Amino acid sequence: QVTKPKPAAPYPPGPKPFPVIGNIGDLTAKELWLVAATWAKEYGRITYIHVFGQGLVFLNTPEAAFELLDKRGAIYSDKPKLVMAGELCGCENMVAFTPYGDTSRRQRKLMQTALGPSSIKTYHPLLELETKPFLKRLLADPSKYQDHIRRYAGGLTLLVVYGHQVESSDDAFLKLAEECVSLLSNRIASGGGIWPVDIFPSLRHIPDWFPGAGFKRNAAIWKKKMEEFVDKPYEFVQKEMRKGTARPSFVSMLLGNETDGKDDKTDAQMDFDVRWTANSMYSGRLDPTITTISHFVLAMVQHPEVLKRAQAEIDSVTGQNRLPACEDRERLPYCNAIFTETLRWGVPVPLNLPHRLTEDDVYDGMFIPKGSLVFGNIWAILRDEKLYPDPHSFNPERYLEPAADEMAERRRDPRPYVFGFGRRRCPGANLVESSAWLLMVSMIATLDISKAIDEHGREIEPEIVFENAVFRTPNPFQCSIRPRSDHALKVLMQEGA
Ligand code: HEM
Repeated sequence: QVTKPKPAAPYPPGPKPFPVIGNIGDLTAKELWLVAATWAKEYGRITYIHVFGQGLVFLNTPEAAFELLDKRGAIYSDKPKLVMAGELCGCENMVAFTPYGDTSRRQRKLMQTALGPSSIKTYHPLLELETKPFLKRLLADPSKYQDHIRRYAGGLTLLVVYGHQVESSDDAFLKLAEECVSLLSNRIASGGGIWPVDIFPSLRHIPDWFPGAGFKRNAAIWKKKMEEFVDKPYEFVQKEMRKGTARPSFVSMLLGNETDGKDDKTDAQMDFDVRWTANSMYSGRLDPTITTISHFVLAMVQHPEVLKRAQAEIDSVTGQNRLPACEDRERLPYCNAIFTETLRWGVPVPLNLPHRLTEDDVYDGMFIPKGSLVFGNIWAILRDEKLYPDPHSFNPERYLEPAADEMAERRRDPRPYVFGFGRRRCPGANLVESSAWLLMVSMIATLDISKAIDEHGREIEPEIVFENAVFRTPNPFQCSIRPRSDHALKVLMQEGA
């Protein structure tokens, strides 16, 4: 969309664009957050660039992000209309793609029901139950640690959302879901999800057989898969409910509660909302969870002293006779600091997900045109040395030292930034607090995580490569994951499941 500059107020600063094509040369598919951080240093709280007239805005400080994405949320909460991902690949009703309006509000309300603090407490026993099989699978084949995290998060989500118990890695729903999440993040949304057809929507009309129309042929195949991903597990719950054998789950609870005595229109709307919201909980969960736990593993590999201190803290609470549980949290301040620092240091979604501005706006004397895509620069905020001295170091101690005052204490907590902003803020934040935390402390309690050793007995430095454009997921790196001791292994094996 081409927007005309308003002469009254200047655009926010940014690298100089070329005529027509704008800043296309400044964009990179890999680690764009590093480039955006250099802009933040050069231009301050806000950066503006454009590509073929499409404005892209980066908000580089907490103040700018809160002021626009939160306080002015009424006009900063829409989503870009992505022709490829949305219309052609059939993802347009996933929560992260839904335009701001009645549907997105209804979807988020449903998520709030499933993922609000009081619901999360009811999942605690389930989380504790699923942790043990995860640790056993991890120890059986540690080199595939990312696959095990994927399987853990996927299996748990199928259970909580659809009441489907995954018995093995060959489970049909699990495989379908993994295939689709991988399609979504590695193909459909690779390169930030922007395809030529998103910039030139008329390309959607070129015939499928036309040279260069490969994207349309792919989209048709991917759309079919995505539809199966949305429909099959949902229809499974409906069938189980008709038979009276459905396990309690997000879907069965909502369908059971809400459809009684309503008219057909309400039922159809509920059916649509629950179907897509359930699917979004799966799609939204996987990548950031894998990313967060991978950064935790990396931090432990690089900081053996942190792991040792955390193990001692857990031992003092559990007496080494059991695995840690959710209710131990208050007695584990050092482990809590590791968790907080992992969220900050890992920055799983470094440039947030884009919000679309629906009205022209002026911020601090700068003009931001309607239709701009607005990115919260989470990376720049969490690497700001004024907020976090020595920001590139993994240092849990930073949260244990008293802050100058209450305001400073609040400002150094990464949570208000790491999960995004305003009316599109991550609905899974409460779940992460329980499930990722429990996974980390259980790993600390039972495992030694360190550098891998080569055939000459030398330590191998992990090689860290980022390829995903949206999530800061390190590619699997070499490391050693072993039982911490025979005793720890015995406790794990004794604990049933
Ligand atoms: C450490 C783990 C996680 C991190 C760091 C994270 C981060 C984020 C961020 C930055 C956004 C964009 C927010 C915005 O646009 O302002 C987001 C959106 C979203 N997240 Fe998460 N997330 C995590 C885990 C989860 C989990 C466990 C779920 C589901 C159970 C989930 C579901 C979603 C959904 C559905 C959206 C789209 C919300 C919308 O557009 O309205 N996320 N997340």
